[in-house]
Amino acid sequence: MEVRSRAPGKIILTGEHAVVHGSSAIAAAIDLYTHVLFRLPSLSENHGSVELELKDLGLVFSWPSQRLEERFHSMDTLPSTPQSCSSDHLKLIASLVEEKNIPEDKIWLSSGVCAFLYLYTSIHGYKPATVAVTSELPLGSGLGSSASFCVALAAAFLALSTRVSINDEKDGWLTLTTSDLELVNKWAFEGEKIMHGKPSGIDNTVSTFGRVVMFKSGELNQIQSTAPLRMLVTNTKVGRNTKKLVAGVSERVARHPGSMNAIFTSVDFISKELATVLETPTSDDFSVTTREKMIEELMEMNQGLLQCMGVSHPSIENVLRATEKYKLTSKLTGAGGGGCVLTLLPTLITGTVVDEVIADLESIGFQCLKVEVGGKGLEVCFG
Ligand SMILES: Nc1ncnc2c1ncn2[C@@H]1O[C@H](COP(=O)(O)OP(=O)(O)OP(=O)(O)O)[C@@H](O)[C@H]1O
Ligand SMILES: C[C@@](O)(CCO)CC(=O)[O-]
Ligand SMILES: [Mg+2]
Repeated sequence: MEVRSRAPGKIILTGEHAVVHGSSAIAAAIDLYTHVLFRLPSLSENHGSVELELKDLGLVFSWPSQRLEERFHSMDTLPSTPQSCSSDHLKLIASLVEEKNIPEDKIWLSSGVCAFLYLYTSIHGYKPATVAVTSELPLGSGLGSSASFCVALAAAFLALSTRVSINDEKDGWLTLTTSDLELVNKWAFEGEKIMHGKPSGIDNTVSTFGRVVMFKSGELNQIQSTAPLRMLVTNTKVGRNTKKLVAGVSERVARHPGSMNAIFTSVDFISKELATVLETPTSDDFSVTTREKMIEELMEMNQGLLQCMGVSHPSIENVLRATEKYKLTSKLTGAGGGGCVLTLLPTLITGTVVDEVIADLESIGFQCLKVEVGGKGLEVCFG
């Protein structure tokens, strides 16, 4: 039996980091995906191992099912509902990953491989399987690669372990029912916890459900944007680690609780105001240009507060300066510290100017991505 899944990456329009501390955030799916192909071998094909192939990196990890059974035998039976990985369980998983001697220059992969092993063994136990992963997303860059990785894995595993209900179908790709999406999202969140430490859940939620969402303390509200949002994504290509950046903000809260909580309150208002702007229909009294100027102002305010949180970076500032020359507004997206930056492309900007901006940014070593914002979420395809 086999199944394919694909889960989108995301951009955070406002509210990253503050959302970990209870503020609202607005995020949107983008049309860059993590793809998973999951196969349970027939008896004749049985190779007796659990295999993970990271195709983009040319790496294959394999664990004999018998070895997994030996190491996990003390663990309870398969959980019937999503459970957090206990510290003892994570130590067991980490030891199985350490055995693979991931090359030093790819050691950042270990958290993803741990999340894979946790999700697979929690949903399918130790039975032999082949899992192949490819991604259109830059990893570790603020576009939700870890979340889309966990969502696509959880969906594929659940699709072949229980009867999932289908809500819609297009070109062979199936959208799951809301209750099944919620189950996938809960499992993916457990995978994110292994990689992020203290995730808010916004990344896996928007990867699962897609579209544009407002997220606050686990609560999801779809935002019905009244006009398309065009964003240029610039990858500074400065590697960073979301878990460390999230921890760094928490440490700053411990040092400056009053001022940091005031910042989080401001971000909460910014996200709520952005939601209102996005959902307000354009009219004679509220033109597209007025709407876009308000979005830009909220982005600029959020960027300033992210600098106060200590998660900007000189490379991000360089993108801000480069796009300011064209009177465009930018802000970091995701955990910051490098990674990706959003630039709003107003409706009236010409393709020629956009090409000039891209050429300017790429001339200083950045990579630009044109993405569709607010598209579909997780989908699966059988056979
Ligand atoms: N396709 C993939 N294959 C293997 N591991 C992956 C894949 N995508 C993500 N990961 C794991 O997720 C980690 C990157 O997660 P991280 O949260 O730091 O960045 P991000 O999710 O891209 O950015 P952000 O969380 O700010 O949106 C990688 O180091 C790797 O361990
Ligand atoms: C930085 C953060 O707010 C978003 C990362 O994409 C972390 C989280 O919410 O889990
Ligand atoms: Mg992540």
